Amino acid sequence: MKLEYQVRAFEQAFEQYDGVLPLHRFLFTYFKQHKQMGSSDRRWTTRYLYSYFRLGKALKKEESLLRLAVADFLCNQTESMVISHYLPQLSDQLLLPVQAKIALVKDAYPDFNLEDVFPFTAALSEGIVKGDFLQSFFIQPDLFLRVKEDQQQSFLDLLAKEEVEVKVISNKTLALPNGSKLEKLLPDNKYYQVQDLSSQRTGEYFLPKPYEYWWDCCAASGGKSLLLHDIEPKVQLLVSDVRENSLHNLDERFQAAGIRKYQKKVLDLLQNNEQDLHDYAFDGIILDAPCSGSGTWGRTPEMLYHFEEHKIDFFSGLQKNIGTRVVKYLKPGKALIYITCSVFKKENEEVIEHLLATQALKLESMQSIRGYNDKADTMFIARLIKE
Ligand SMILES: C[S@@+](CC[C@H](N)C(=O)[O-])C[C@H]1O[C@@H](n2cnc3c(N)ncnc32)[C@H](O)[C@@H]1O
Repeated sequence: MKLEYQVRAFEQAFEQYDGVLPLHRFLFTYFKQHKQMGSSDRRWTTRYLYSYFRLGKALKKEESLLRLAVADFLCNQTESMVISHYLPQLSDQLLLPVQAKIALVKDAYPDFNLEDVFPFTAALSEGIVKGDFLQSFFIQPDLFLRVKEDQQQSFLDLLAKEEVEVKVISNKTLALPNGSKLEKLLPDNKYYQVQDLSSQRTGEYFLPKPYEYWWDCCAASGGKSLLLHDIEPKVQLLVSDVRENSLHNLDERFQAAGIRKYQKKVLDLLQNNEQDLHDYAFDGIILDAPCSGSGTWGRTPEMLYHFEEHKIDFFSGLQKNIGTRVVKYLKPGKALIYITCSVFKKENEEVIEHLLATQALKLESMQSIRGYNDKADTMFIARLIKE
């Protein structure tokens, strides 16, 4: 395939993408509508788009195809026509570590500034190391599985047979290359869940006891509930979300995991839910809040390009509002677990400050769960106790 053809295919897809849908969903529909594109065309268009977005707003003054070449060089260890054409002097340096590649790009283009990749560093939460975090955008995150301990060996055997490069993170966690086709590799999903490493680590803060009654109030398709249940199978559970559809997915995942006893409600936590909840009192509430998702943009780099800063305030307001409304359903002495997959202080520490100032809560602990050095997401968690 000629360079001009690859470039045109990239440009056409780029022009049509407005950042509203996640890029992978847009591409799924786009390729369906452009049936003339063969598998190689689709692969290159996908690679170029993801590389391009990983550059965020860096080198904004340069021609877009040069920017694409720089991005593709930083993100990949294999050759491409764009790199060979626009950056022939760097095309034998593809195997260098990202840090060294960044230094080469800076030498060639002194205007290159890593902070332009993610132009919101002033808004970061405590403890996030700027340089490491920014650099991580050029490395594709892994696909993490949480597996039943006694099944791990059989999974490893299956993956070895298919020659999948798998890393054992712990006796419960495996890391696979992103894009691994799990439906084909591990079709029986009863004994594992796809769950990011940092998301798995949030479970260390839950500390449930047998027969306690917990509420996962933004449950979506149940990632945190499944984790909670894995930690303490005797926990009683209410799951809720404003989106009924995602609770259907939850039902399917619970069924696959063999969980049958749980309560479920569709609730909008921005409304008064007294009618549904008036006699409820929980031993634990997990509030995995709607957020900017900025700790997961290594997986959705299109956000580096399309995110609008004013949305941080929108999410912060939503989180404070929801947090304030759920506390009344917590028993005294029990824990509210506040989680986001955001790296922004306004969605993290600032929400906790607000809750401490307005509710009868005390802070037990809070921290960012930094995943950027482990090819994982970065999350935030706080454990608050009702007084
Ligand atoms: C970060 S996701 C939850 C992810 C889930 N806990 C997991 O582990 O997979 C946040 C969820 O909050 C829900 N949400 C957003 N606004 C809400 C509202 N006003 N009331 C209730 N849930 C809401 C969204 O539908 C979304 O499913």
